Amino acid sequence: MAIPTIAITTGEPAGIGPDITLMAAMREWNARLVAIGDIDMLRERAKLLGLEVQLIEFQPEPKSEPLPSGMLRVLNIPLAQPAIPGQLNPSNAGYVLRMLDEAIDGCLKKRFQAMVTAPVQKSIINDAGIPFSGHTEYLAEKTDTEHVVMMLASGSLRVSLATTHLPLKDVPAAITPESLERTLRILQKALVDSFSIADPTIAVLGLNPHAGEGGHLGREEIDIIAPLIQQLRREGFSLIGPLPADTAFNPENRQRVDAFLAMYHDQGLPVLKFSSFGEAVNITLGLPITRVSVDHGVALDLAGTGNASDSSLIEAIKVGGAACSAAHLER
Ligand SMILES: NC(=O)C1=CN([C@@H]2O[C@H](COP(=O)(O)OP(=O)(O)OC[C@H]3O[C@@H](n4cnc5c(N)ncnc54)[C@H](O)[C@@H]3O)[C@@H](O)[C@H]2O)C=CC1
Ligand SMILES: NCC(=O)COP(=O)(O)O
Repeated sequence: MAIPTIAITTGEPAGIGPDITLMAAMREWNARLVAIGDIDMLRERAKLLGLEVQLIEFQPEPKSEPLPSGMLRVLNIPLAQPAIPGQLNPSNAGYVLRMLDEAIDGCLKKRFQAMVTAPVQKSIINDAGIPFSGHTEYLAEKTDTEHVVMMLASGSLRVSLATTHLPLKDVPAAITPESLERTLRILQKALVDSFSIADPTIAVLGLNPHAGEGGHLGREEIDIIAPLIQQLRREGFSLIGPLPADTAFNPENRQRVDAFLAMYHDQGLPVLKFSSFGEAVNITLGLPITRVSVDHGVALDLAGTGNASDSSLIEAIKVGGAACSAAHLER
């Protein structure tokens, strides 16, 4: 397998994305890491953190070797305004999206074999007048992908979402048979192809308390979720559910289930973050490119302090690299 080139978008410049990217550069990698961001801002941040990282402007050089620890290639994108750690500035929203566009373009053109994303502050991009729900939705749109699935994974616990960044009041209407079916097909394929699980068991959670309590606490389980489970079981999918969400993650299920499908963001992710915050990664399934991300947000309170952990980013880079090897094996 050729050594992969992995782009790392450094995310919200007032957050910890630049910090953890620089910290990751202090390690040896069997990959060419290319940080995307403002090289002067990264130099300043490295100085603030006391990290001796030599930053080198990225030139596309397919045969180059990975750099030793303490050196990092940077695809330079200038900030609109200087970044102050901990202080959001809507003027830099366009900068944040340009980094993503560069990484997506590089992946589509195969200059990069994977993109790893440091966190962005979704609200400040919207405050700048640019509608933005999250990387997941942005990547789907920019790669013309109709349907993608967010999965957070840590060790053997994998939690996927049927809906992503939606106000809670909009969730029930978004759970349609069509959308749920697409989600389950993408999830099943990813577990087989990318996680090498021959016959994965997927636990599908209900939407309502007690999975609807036989229709007395909501009908989505009876009208939508259960019939789809039956239909896909007939095709050979190993599905269990709809499970009441409060007990779905009990030890017995965690043993036998390869992935849980939660109906909405805060039904599934608190469980995963409670069990393994800092060790998990966020993978976008169904894209034509490989995208892996950290399991945390911008942590404005920690930017520039040296107290942020780079553990999830390290894991994301490893998973991104491994995905490149798996894709290579499939060819
Ligand atoms: N992939 C992404 O771009 C993500 C972006 N976000 C965005 O981040 C912003 C802030 O979200 P919050 O809910 O406050 O979550 P957060 O993850 O930024 O912070 C929650 C708590 O965890 C701590 N924390 C986070 N990352 C850490 C790290 N690497 N090391 C040590 N401690 C860490 C923070 O200091 C804070 O106390 C929001 O705008 C949200 O949209 C949130 C999750 C993912
Ligand atoms: N809580 C996970 C999250 O919000 C990440 O979203 P995305 O920016 O990766 O789409």
